[in-house]
Amino acid sequence: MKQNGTALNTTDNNLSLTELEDLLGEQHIGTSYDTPLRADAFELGDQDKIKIIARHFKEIMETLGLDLTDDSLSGTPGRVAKMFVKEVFSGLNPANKPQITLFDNKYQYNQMLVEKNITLYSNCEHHFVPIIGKAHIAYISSGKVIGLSKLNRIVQYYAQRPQVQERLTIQIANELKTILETDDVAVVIDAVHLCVSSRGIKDINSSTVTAEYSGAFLEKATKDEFLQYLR
Ligand SMILES: Nc1nc2c(ncn2[C@@H]2O[C@H](COP(=O)(O)OP(=O)(O)OP(=O)(O)O)[C@@H](O)[C@H]2O)c(=O)[nH]1
Ligand SMILES: [Zn+2]
Repeated sequence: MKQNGTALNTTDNNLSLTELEDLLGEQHIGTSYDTPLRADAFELGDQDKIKIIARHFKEIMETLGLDLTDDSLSGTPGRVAKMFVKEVFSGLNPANKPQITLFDNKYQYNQMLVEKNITLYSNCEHHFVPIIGKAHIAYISSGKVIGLSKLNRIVQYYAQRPQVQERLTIQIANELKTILETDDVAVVIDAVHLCVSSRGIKDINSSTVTAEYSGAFLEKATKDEFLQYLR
């Protein structure tokens, strides 16, 4: 199960508890940048989770006064539960971690590579409403090159959890550092939080920018070059 910088097949949902725990060990569960998970987080399979969430969501809807015998509402609890487990919070399950393709840097490309404007959909862990934005990633190869789409997939995997933007930014950066075996990594996220724009203060103009720089990106010239590409 040792990953050596790569990860599991996204379609592999049948890991044993021990295998999941192995993976979590690699994700440094318990440190501040990790998603707080219960010790029994992986004891239930997806189908059981969907059943339980649907039951509870039905109760929420009924408590709100909705008539679940209505044909437009009756399928909603199951629909929401499936969406939570299989889509918007699927990044809580390490079995869904994207499989990463690495190549040797045979062509000796030694400048930074920037993948910018990566579409980001996440959900705020305080209100469970969407966070919508862009992620920008850069790294300098230490010998390995990553398949471009895998950068987008890593963003998506960590975004598909209940999140705060600060932690999401750090989780993406840490994953890249591990996979690419380098500290020369930068991640910037610019996102709108619907908990700020659609409710509460209802500010539709503000957005939140977070950044994580390490290695060479702590140096002004390298950071400035990266930021220049984002303009
Ligand atoms: N730091 C940080 N805060 C966030 C993020 N997403 C949402 N929040 C904030 O989390 C806070 C939760 O604060 P509370 O005062 O408990 O929640 P609330 O009463 O709904 O607050 P209001 O949104 O001001 O109405 C709010 O200020 C949100 O704007 C995030 O990614 N990072
Ligand atoms: Zn929120």
